[in-house]
Amino acid sequence: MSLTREHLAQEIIDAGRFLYGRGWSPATSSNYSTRLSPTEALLTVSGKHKGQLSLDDVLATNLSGNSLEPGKKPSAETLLHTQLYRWRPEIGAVLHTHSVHATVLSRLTPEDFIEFEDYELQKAFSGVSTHESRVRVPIFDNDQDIARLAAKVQPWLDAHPDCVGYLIRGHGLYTWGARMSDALRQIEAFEFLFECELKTRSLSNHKA
Ligand SMILES: CSC[C@@H](O)[C@@H](O)C(=O)COP(=O)(O)O
Ligand SMILES: [Zn+2]
Repeated sequence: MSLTREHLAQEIIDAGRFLYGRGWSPATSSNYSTRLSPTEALLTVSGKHKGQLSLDDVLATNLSGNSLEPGKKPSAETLLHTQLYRWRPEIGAVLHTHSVHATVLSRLTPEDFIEFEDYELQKAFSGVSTHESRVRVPIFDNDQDIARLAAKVQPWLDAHPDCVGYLIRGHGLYTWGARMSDALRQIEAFEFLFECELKTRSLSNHKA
């Protein structure tokens, strides 16, 4: 049975309260979405405080990123959501956050990816069943031209069908899942791993 628009909107509102509460979606940053139908997404409107969303603060778009609700302003980053729904039909929710750890780690990393290895928590990512695995997270340079950024993300996605998320440098994280609960679990796992990575680097620098 497919979930109603109101139920899906409430999932977005609840996600915003949780993510704002954890400090991962400060001020009006971040955007969230769920799949509304095989050809439509339900996304946060632009510029709202994500800890204070109401049922009216979401709008439907098609998977080309066009608003289906003229009076509302779609998220500036709509295309980064809809490309994921087009990419994989099993994706049901996409979350974008702006945490301190994601921002700092992406700025400190000169390479265009970070890789997690030997962390038990990697198993929180869909498709990962052992710490003896490598989770590679690409880092794309930030760009205010979201269509251009989406065009850089797409070849990575196509070449890495098991990708679980990506960073935008100095900006934030995108991750996704079959359901909102899966996307939220992945955000938590990423945040844990980002913090571990930053602490490890900081302690290694002190030792050197
Ligand atoms: C508060 S600046 C953050 C924005 O520029 C953007 O990156 C963001 O995440 C939120 O944009 P929005 O248009 O509200 O979806
Ligand atoms: Zn953003």
